[in-house]
Amino acid sequence: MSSLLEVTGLCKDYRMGSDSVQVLKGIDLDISAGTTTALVGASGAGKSTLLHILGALDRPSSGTVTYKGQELFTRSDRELADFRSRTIGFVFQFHHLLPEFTALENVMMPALIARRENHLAHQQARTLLTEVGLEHRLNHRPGELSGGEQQRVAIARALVMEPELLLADEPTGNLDAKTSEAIYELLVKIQKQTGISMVVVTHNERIAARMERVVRLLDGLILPCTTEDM
Ligand SMILES: Nc1ncnc2c1ncn2[C@@H]1O[C@H](COP(=O)(O)OP(=O)(O)OP(=O)(O)O)[C@@H](O)[C@H]1O
Repeated sequence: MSSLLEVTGLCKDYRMGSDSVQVLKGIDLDISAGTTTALVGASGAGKSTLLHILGALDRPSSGTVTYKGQELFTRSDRELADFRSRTIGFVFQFHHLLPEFTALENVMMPALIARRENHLAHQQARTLLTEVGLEHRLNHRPGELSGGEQQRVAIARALVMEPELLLADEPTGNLDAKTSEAIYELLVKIQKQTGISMVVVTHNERIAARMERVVRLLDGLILPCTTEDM
């Protein structure tokens, strides 16, 4: 399998006044194209920090990240923003949907911002919302949708630019167990259909076990044993 992301010696420090806190302490990680990975670990282990760096939302303090062999963080902020919008879809615990727009409009938004033609964006958003089981909720605003439905809209929105990589940070963190299962079923189905690569941060071991690989973080380091080794 070809390598998608290669992380080498990754460290991240945060400055807190005169102190510096090292959150990632030398991460080496290889993520192959077309695979699903769960990132697990105790609260504060550094999962979100690592996911944000993998998604080029934040820069490391040292170390390198390459995407398809090309170094990411030698690029300017503008180049990174362009890379993100072309390559990566994000799903967060809180969906960040725009409350005044309908489900359809929310999903169309990234495509319209990228200047895709209106009718194409419309068609694509409709198809994706149907795919996530919301064809009967196209014109509902987020406030008129359940938590699980809102997260489905967020997933459809993350996919509208046809990303190669989907990064999800506790995507079901505020949903009940049954709804969480359904959302993960949906993510696994989408992955199988599209071959998209997926990295998901979760606290839920049952859900993590549904991913092909489980990477465990402990206090800023990756534990040597992952499911790949078993
Ligand atoms: N901007 C920041 N400034 C200072 N410290 C930060 C910042 N962001 C995160 N941290 C610290 O870095 C550590 C790791 O945070 P991170 O959010 O990556 O952990 P996590 O494993 O995702 O935790 P959780 O499961 O609780 O979300 C925490 O101790 C946190 O307080």
